[in-house]
Amino acid sequence: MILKTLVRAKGVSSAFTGVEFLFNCMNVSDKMGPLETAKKIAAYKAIDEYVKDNSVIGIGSGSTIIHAIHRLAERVKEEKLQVVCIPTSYQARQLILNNHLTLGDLESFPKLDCAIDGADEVDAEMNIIKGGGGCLLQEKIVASCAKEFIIIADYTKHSEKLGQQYKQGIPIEVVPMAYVPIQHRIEDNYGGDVKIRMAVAKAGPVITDNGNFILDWHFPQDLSDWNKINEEILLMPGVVETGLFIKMANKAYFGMTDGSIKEQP
Ligand SMILES: O=C[C@H](O)[C@H](O)[C@H](O)COP(=O)(O)O
Repeated sequence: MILKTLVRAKGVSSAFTGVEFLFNCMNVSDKMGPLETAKKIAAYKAIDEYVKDNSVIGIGSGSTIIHAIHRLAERVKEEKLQVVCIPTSYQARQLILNNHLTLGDLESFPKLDCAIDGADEVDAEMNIIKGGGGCLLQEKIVASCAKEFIIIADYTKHSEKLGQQYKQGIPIEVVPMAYVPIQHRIEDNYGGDVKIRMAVAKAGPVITDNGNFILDWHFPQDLSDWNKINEEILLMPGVVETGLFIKMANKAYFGMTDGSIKEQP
């Protein structure tokens, strides 16, 4: 349907031309576009640097982690590595299973060697926003169990100050019955605008992997004491977890447009 509309809009006559047009619009051709390439090189670097034989690895969620899983599967097969993967979402679980990797859980493997995950934004002080895809709670639990927490991201995720790059707000996972009081409390205490995240292919709000709602807090740009703000929000009854990952990551790899990888710190 979208394709037909596009074809009509462009006044072209074949669906094939429409496909080409659609791919050009999305900057995705038969080759990988610069954004996807940037994700891939960051993901490959993290897997190559941090995954060792006989290790337990946390597998994050999102689009960048897909590249990491592909590289991990490649290495496990070629080097015959023994690696147990702990998922941070249903998506991660499916990726692990679909790529024939060994699935574990925190009951059997409470101590991880490393967790690798994407990010929505990373500032100069390693304050991180996560949860753009709604997966923050299990991601934070898994990261907290890992000796090292490694972020993989493309060049659009790097900023000096939170909010410079990522415009969707800070995701906050909440118990459904409490979402309106929490919305008011955050707006009253800090300002900004707190919106409940609505589903796209379902009527009503997004329901997380844990059966909760997600609030997206569009915060005022003058806020900066993220450690304190995070702790205060976590104390609000009904808040399950925030998408603020404050100084949890040991390393962030950003794939850049020129094919290089920026490391932080
Ligand atoms: O909820 C989603 C996760 O926190 C992702 O890791 C984050 O949104 C980054 O995802 P992506 O790799 O697609 O940019």
